[in-house]
Amino acid sequence: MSSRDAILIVNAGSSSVKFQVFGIGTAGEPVRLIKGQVDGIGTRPRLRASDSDGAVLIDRMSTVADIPDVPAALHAAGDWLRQQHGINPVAVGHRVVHGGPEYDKAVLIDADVIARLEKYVPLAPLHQPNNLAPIRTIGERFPGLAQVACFDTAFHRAHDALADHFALPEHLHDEGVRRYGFHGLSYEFIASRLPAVAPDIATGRVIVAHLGSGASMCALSNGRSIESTMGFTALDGLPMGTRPGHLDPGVILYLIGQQGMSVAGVQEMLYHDCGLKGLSGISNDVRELEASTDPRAQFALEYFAYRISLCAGMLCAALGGLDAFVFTAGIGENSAGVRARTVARLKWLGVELDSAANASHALRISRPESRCPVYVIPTDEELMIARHTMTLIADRDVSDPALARS
Ligand SMILES: Nc1ncnc2c1ncn2[C@@H]1O[C@H](COP(=O)(O)OP(=O)(O)O)[C@@H](O)[C@H]1O
Ligand SMILES: CC(=O)OP(=O)(O)O
Ligand SMILES: [Mg+2]
Repeated sequence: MSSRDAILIVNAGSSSVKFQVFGIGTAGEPVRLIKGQVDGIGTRPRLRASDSDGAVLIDRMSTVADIPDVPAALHAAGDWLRQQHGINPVAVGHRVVHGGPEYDKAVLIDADVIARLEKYVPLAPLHQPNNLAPIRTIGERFPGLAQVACFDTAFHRAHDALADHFALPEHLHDEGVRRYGFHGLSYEFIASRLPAVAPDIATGRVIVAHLGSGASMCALSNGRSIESTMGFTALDGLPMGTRPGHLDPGVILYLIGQQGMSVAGVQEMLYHDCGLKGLSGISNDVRELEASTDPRAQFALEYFAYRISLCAGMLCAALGGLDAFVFTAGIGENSAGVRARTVARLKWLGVELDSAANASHALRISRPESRCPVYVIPTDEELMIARHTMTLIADRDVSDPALARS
């Protein structure tokens, strides 16, 4: 493959770096070539990648000394892509979780953008530092290479003032203390899929439940986000693997004021020890909870479904009704059990689950006579990042005659 037209997509998480290489198709659309990840960073680093047919290209364990952190993981993946596949990308697109009030779309990265994104590290401590580290590493190693930041918050930036306010003194809103919403790249991708997979409801009122390591729900009206369960940070809304979701702020005051916990200690607990892990005392992984006969595991799963159903009621109110419900992301796409528990609590919406369709992870898992259809649609945040990156690169090439000639 010519490296002239390859772009690299990086989605750096807390203990893994997911990467994908896309070529450019005949109609200018991204075409996936390689999909890989380095996981177990800090514990048992493992580089894996496959081609577009799923054939394994590499599966290599490393030592923590060789791959101690996220930048080192990216080095390893980049060296492998260059040496084994001759890939020198023309641009790199990154998932960046927090874009604050200023970014309502993807942006070409320069030193000023990095400095601005640094400000949001405290608002996304689990994600933002790992999103920015590869941007800096690549910038230092390949100073001329175009890099694009694609934000989880951008798709929600057009929310009405009613949706993006907390009932706090207004000066805090002016300073950026707002309900942003996250997982926007995933919701934007789902919105882009609806006309193809469910044309009847694509322009309607749709709730999308992105249930992964982080979990949130989004109200889509005519393909646009009007409300999200997440707020200022990715702690709000649904309970998650290790985060609590919706929480009375009085609990934080109690932990600091009465229990003597430090702010850092509370932050550590809220991001790492709560949610399904905290409730069950067993695991944050739905697969382990589903395999367990411990009543605490079953309670955690039922609690998860209960909170999803409560948030569905809230988003229904925001939409003024409901035309469809969509499950997506790791749990939403793979756990028939979580979907069944959730849909059972949405009966009041006129949802009738088709158990066989649900068990086989079919596209439509509600019965034909169900008043409100329910779908399972796989998300693809990386493809969404590739689309934004290609658009920005094409715009840059057009507006820069020197680049257009090169
Ligand atoms: N087959 C499965 N059954 C149930 N849950 C699953 C399955 N596969 C993945 N999951 C859940 O999906 C979660 C990860 O979702 P994912 O969207 O990949 O998260 P992220 O990309 O944010 O790390 C895991 O924590 C696990 O609980
Ligand atoms: C924003 C967020 O929670 O992301 P993730 O689900 O990848 O943790
Ligand atoms: Mg995710």
